Parts: sequence; structure tokens; C-alpha cells
Amino acid sequence: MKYQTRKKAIILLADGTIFHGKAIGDKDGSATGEICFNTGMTGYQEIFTDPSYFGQLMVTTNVHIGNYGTAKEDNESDKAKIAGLICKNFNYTYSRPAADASLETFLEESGIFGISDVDTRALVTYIREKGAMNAIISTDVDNIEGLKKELEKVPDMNGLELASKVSTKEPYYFGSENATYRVAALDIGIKKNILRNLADRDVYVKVYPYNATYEEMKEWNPDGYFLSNGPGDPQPLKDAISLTKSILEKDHPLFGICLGHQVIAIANGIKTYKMHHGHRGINHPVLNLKTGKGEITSQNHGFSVDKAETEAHPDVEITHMCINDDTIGGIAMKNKNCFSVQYHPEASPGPHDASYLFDEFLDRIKGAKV
Ligand SMILES: NC(=O)CC[C@H](N)C(=O)O
Repeated sequence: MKYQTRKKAIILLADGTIFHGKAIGDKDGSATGEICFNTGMTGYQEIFTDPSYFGQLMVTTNVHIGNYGTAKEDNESDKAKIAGLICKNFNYTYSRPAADASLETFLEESGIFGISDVDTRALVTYIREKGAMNAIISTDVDNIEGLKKELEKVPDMNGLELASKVSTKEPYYFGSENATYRVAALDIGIKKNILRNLADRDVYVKVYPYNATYEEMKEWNPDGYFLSNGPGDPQPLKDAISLTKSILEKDHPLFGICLGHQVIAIANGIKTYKMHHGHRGINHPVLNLKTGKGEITSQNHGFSVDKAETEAHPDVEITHMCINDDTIGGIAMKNKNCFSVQYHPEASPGPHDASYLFDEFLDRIKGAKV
């Protein structure tokens, strides 16, 4: 045991329920956010650095977190983006030749507070039953009334705009300038592995801030457009929704992942809703309705696209279904060069079953270019 002096800590849920643990490291601290859980057995660094988790307290269901350390190249963004970590066993020492730091150091550098020694099985069972809710984690264990007041100030995830908090401030480029194709990507919380997947397919990407306009993107003369994953509720993303409408009007090739998929649905007049406790893991089964084949996918979302409205929409086709709970996995527009998925074909972490969707995007771009 590295620290003999670890402080007692608690998780106080918005409904008043308390779970107990100990602070990671030897410091006092606290953090607030919407509590969620990820069932991935591996990939904690990619999960913690995924900007989609901004504003969320992450409960990891795998019993050991930190045992293989961290390596800079595994980051999905510049640093950890979760609001705080809740886990069972936190490993202060690690074993992996490619690692360059412990998870403790890594989280410290990102300013992330976490607690371990929590009965995560009981906590996750509780959230699964009661649904997603706000929570506070803190070492201020004797000040429940004070913590309750802090917790009341935390905004509800429903209706919350967070994309602007994680988006790039200035446009930047990714990949080789000499690549054959150009894609303009809207960064509403983009993961690096999406950029790598595009660059690996002979694409030069220009990444734009969350409030970029169609005119700004069009000026670069891209062959295709991309809407990224990201945190928060899609409904307040007015700029992204109007950008999407302009792209659709011109019928440019358009691909959206997760938050980007939700924005495409909203641009088509289909509503999104907050799920009971969301999908977060790396083994979620999806059925491809075109091929009849199943795929095991990486997922991370708390909102979803309304199924009845999508089914009733004359111009939108459902292409994929999430089999666990019969929610929408993917859509395509019947008369436009546009498609999107609710899950993560870029994986990182997770299986690569769905990477064919990047090939499909490239096929659509090639088809439109000739
Ligand atoms: N990974 C994502 O893009 C998540 C989208 C959105 N924030 C949700 O929770 O549903």
C-alpha cells in the first residue's frame, strides 16, 4: 500500500444515498457531475480522455484500474476529461513496458480527483435501477449538509450544452497535406482515433471549432463533412444543427458519430431524449439491418434518437439497431449522402467490427467526387 494516510471519502447521490470509499492518493478533494458507469475491462485511459465524458463522474466496473499505467500515445484528447473517478481497486504501481506514467500521476496532471475502495457493484446496480443522476464525491465526509448544497448547484445534464467547453478554439489540420481527399470535421468533442481513422484512409482533415459556419468550412473546399462525438445534450447545439442543415441542403457527403449522429437526427426534425442510464462499454451488440450481421461495438452515450419519430420519417432510414434495448444504432438519409451511428466505429477502446463505416464514408466521398 503506497499511502497509509488515505482519507475517507463519500459519494453523495442527488437522491441522498451515500456510498463510501477512500480518496485516491493522500489528498483531500471533491468533484461533481452526472454519475455514469463504463463496463469496459480495458481501455481506461482512452475512456478518461474521451471528451464525451466531460462533466461526468465515471464509475469503472472493472475491479482493477491503473494496473497497466498510462502512455501518452493512448490519449484520445490532450488530457483526462472526466469530472472524477470512482473505482474499486486503484493500482498505484503498474506493469507495462510501453507505459510512461502511473495512472495516479496521469490523473494528477489533469487535475482529476478520484475515490477507490467503493462497492462499485452495489453502486452500479443502484444507478441501473434508479437511473442517471448528479452526484458529488468528497473527502469532506462530516459535512453532508454542505455537500448537499454544492450538489444542488450542479446543472442537470438534460438540456446542458458542453461541446463548447471541449472544442478546439482555432481550426487545425490532421494527416498529410498531400492526401487525396479532404474532410472538414466539426469538433464538438472529437476523439483522436476518429482523426487517425480518416488520415489512414488517405484523408487530410481540417478540424473546426464547435461554432464554425458552413461558409467557413466550404471555403476550404472539402470533399466530405464530419460531425464528431462529444459531451452534453445535443439539443442546445444550435450552431451545429444549422451547419448540418446547410451541408444537407447542398448534399455533400456527411458522416456523424454519436453526438454528431444526434445532431443529424435533430437537423431532420427528429427529437432526442435522455436515456435512463445510457450505454457505456465496449461489448454492446448492434444489428446491421442492411447486411443482417451483428457487430460488437464500443458505446458511450446518455441520449438517444427517438425511435418512433425516426420510423415515421419519410426521408430517414434506420440502418442499425442496438440489440440490448432496441434503441437506434444508426441512420441514413434516403435521398442525401448522409449517414450516422450512435456508437463508436473508431473504438479506442473497443473492438474494430464497425471500422467498415469509415470505408463507407470514403466510398461515399469517392462517389460524390467523380
Ligand atoms: N459519445 C458521445 O458523443 C456522446 C453523445 C452525448 N453526449 C450523449 O451522451 O448521448
